[in-house]
Amino acid sequence: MSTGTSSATAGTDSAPALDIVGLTKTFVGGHALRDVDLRIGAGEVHALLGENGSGKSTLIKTLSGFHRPDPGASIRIGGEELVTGSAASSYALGARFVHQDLGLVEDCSVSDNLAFGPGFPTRFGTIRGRAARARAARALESVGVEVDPDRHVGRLSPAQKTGVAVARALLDDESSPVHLLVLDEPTARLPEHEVEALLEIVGRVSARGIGVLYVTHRLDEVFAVATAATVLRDGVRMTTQPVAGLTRDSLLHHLLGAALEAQERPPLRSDPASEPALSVTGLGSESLHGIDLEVRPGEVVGVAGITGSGRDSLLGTVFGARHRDHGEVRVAGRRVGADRPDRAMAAGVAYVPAERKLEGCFVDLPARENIGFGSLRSLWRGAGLSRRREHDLATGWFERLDVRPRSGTERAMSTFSGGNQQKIVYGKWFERQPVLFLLDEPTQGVDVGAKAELHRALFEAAERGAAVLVSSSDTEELIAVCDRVLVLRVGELVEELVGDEISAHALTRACLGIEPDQASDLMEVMESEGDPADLRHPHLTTDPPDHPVDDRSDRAAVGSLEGDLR
Ligand SMILES: Nc1ncnc2c1ncn2[C@@H]1O[C@H](COP(=O)(O)OP(=O)(O)OP(=O)(O)O)[C@@H](O)[C@H]1O
Repeated sequence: MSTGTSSATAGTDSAPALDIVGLTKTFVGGHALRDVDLRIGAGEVHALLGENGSGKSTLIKTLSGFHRPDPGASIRIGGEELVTGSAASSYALGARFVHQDLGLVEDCSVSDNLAFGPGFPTRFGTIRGRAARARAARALESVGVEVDPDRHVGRLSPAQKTGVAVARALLDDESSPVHLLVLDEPTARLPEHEVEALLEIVGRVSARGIGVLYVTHRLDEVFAVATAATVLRDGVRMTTQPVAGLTRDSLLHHLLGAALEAQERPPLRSDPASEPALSVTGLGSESLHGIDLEVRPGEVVGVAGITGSGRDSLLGTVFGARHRDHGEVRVAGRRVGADRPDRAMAAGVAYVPAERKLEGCFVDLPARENIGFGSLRSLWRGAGLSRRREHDLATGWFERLDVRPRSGTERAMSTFSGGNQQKIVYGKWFERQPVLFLLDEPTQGVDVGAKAELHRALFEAAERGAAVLVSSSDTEELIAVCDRVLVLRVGELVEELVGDEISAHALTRACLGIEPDQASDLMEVMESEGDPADLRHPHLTTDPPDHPVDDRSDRAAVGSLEGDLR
């Protein structure tokens, strides 16, 4: 189905960077894309949005030659017809991709990373290091990334790493022109204060006449960087519009078929006199130094910190998935030894890691088994597992968390979209009714509607008395869900923000180590740009949209989402 303008780009003489007509892709089990048209002009930044499972990755993978679409589609890149299913054709026509997993070798220098693809310049069989560095420096400069080519990639900030990946993607632009750059959720792993640097890089790329397909779940970025936006829902293109004609509400309506409005965090249920569900004293590791913290039943406590602060290792270390050198961890008063995730689980801890595919699930096994793994004891009947019970359990969580497709409990995890995988991982842990949730980047890659559902499930768990420790690079998320936020810098816990003190200003100031009395400049800049706290946690309403919308999609799915959220 096609609605809205057929192209948001007009008046350009050059061939469009991308011109897709009638793209359909069917997997066993249904359509991932249905008759999608998409046109991106040279130099246009085009945002692609859609709920989890709406078909964004399938579209990208079709462009890269990984998937062969159903017969009848036409895909032109830079005016030339793509040989579908051929990665070589995609590359030759000038399509380049930067995926969420950037594919950089962290232990090697920037310059080496930029040479791995095209090869190192050599003379008489010897690598010319200086020439490699000079080439790397030019490539970095062309996208506005200021890093030393000799620096190890592992020491770069997330935005710098993404910049290096973009520079690598465009490396041979001079010899073989690049027409299209596809960025798949480039800011999903970036802390708030690094997003702007990445958006500047995108601006530079488009200024070179390269069309950019920018996939994101973050609505603010659409307005900051894109000139046009396309929304997919259940594999169908709902609309393509110039961004200038969109509002946040209208975009949400296209995405979900209903408006979103602010939802307050339920009042804190924890009793300050209760025994802590989690008590950590003197925790030390390679990246953490003398961490003391407590989380009480019913509390949602956040952890904030920039790259290198230790934020991304704290929860794994508490759980025992990462090594700790010293310190004590107690769960509901019970000591949990170092490197013993099994003991932590037995004590009632649930851990959702940031690296979902590597650490959070078994990608080749069915969703049913992935959910069942968390509760093997209760599923055991006689001499074996009760498959029927496992099926009922999985079906229950699929309904509760609106995992799509609903009938997919037997499908391998790898066939679910990223957001739906995350929901399945949550289902596994929720079933255990933990006393303590440790959540690393809990809604990374999750769409706005699903995010609201997961947050709501968390609030319910907290109301039932669970303690929650959330580590997130998403400031908006910390503001929306936390009663307190602990701020880490260089491995130490340096500040605590409580209740109304939690704001984007305060979090940025504390994470960067700016003293409150020196923060006026920062405040001025942020006030002029708006505070993400204004975008509090959304939930659905049935308010009519503020504009006419072509909305022939699956209303039943939205209806059930509304039901869940009321
Ligand atoms: N290899 C596969 N086999 C079967 N179904 C698949 C496969 N890959 C994707 N799908 C299905 O196609 C649909 C679209 O998935 P896709 O990954 O493209 O969504 P998405 O919009 O990228 O989601 P997310 O935002 O969560 O990454 C989903 O229903 C998904 O389960």
